[in-house]
Amino acid sequence: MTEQRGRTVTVLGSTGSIGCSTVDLLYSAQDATPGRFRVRALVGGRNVTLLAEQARALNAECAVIHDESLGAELERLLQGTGIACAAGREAVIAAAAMPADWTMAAITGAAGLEPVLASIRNGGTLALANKEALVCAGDVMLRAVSEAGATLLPVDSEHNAIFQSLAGSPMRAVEKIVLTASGGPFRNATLDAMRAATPEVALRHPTWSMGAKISIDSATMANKGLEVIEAARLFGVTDAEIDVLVHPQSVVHGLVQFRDGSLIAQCGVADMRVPIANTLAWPDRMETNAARLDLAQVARLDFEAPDPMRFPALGLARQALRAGGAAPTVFSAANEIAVDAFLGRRIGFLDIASVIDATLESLGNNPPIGDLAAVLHWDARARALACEHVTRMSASVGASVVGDTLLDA
Ligand SMILES: NC(=O)C1=CN([C@@H]2O[C@H](COP(=O)(O)OP(=O)(O)OC[C@H]3O[C@@H](n4cnc5c(N)ncnc54)[C@H](OP(=O)(O)O)[C@@H]3O)[C@@H](O)[C@H]2O)C=CC1
Ligand SMILES: CC(=O)[C@@H](O)[C@H](O)COP(=O)(O)O
Ligand SMILES: [Mn+2]
Repeated sequence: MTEQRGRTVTVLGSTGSIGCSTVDLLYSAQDATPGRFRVRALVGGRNVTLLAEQARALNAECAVIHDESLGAELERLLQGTGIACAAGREAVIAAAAMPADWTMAAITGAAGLEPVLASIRNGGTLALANKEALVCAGDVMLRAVSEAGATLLPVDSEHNAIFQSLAGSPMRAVEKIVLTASGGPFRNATLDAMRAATPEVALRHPTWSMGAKISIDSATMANKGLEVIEAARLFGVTDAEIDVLVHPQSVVHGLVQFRDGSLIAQCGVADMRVPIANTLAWPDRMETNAARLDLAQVARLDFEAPDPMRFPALGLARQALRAGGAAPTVFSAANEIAVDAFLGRRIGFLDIASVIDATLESLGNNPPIGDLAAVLHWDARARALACEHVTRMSASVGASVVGDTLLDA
């Protein structure tokens, strides 16, 4: 415990769902063990009021807002506090580059990649929620971790569960790992209901409260696809060694099947403060206010195989993982464009997977990805291609498919 006193921490994406859970843990630690953590930088996207409030409450050294037009407002809100303020993309990367013992990476999408790489170069601990960064940059990011001697800890609930279940066992003892999936809001929906689904319905996750992008990813199961690729990269396993099991109660978060026949699982309530706390205190443990799991109340746990017909995004991610090269980068970038188009009612729900599929198809020869420049190039190329597919699909389906009627799936 003593070596963790005064650990410096930075939160990238502090105003989001994961960011707020992280800040909540820091508030609790501030009350229980003052001085255990010192906040170096807090980074937000647009929510300048919340960012300023967090920075004041945690007495952060600096607060950075991505949206440059909000820089003056941030200065005004933090006037007289002594907290340094900055705004814009370069300032976000500079904040991530400030040395910190522990950094939470919780910016959504590939936008988080360069801040993540800047943080890794400091050689501290990176708690990774931003799975898209690892999916799109793969080996480039892992090489940066090893060159900097940084520590990469998984925050994503399934991967953190597997990390906890491994408990330091060697990977040669592992037969396979199992990611659980809630099945999302359309677990029992018909294809017709899914075709007509509005953003409002798709955003209604049955068990977790999360940001918009990951909530739609859960509904299409592209989230589980991203997580299969994330798991392959984090644990050095192949597609064939990763199972996905639909588990609607979201009580068992991940499992490891060992070669001796033992199946070890990590369980808990659906509260991201638990895996975040695991990475914040690691290798120690810390208190959280999360509810305790009452198994008698849960009473039963169900498991079933995912349906590849209604959730093709999972299969597309597996194909991209097997293909390697730029395919995972393209999968993730196309998905970001498609989710954005669905939330903007330009395409229907089922078109999300179609946009990913068409973008992967139009990639042609699958080029290798050797450095950050190649990642950024193929990310941009995939976005441009995906936008063309969105335009084509929105012209052919018309607005009626994504109308305003709320359907109960
Ligand atoms: N939510 C969850 O339970 C889980 C999330 N994850 C992953 O964690 C990541 C974050 O998810 P979640 O917290 O739900 O998402 P949110 O949308 O709730 O939060 C995203 C955060 O990133 C900030 N942000 C957005 N764009 C930028 C940018 N360009 N530069 C700097 N900051 C930016 C937002 O700022 P602002 O709001 O101020 O605009 C916000 O603080 C995702 O990669 C997701 O897949 C993984 C497992 C579980
Ligand atoms: C909390 C978390 O880790 C999310 O990734 C969650 O797993 C999403 O739910 P799904 O299982 O429905 O994708
Ligand atoms: Mn997850």
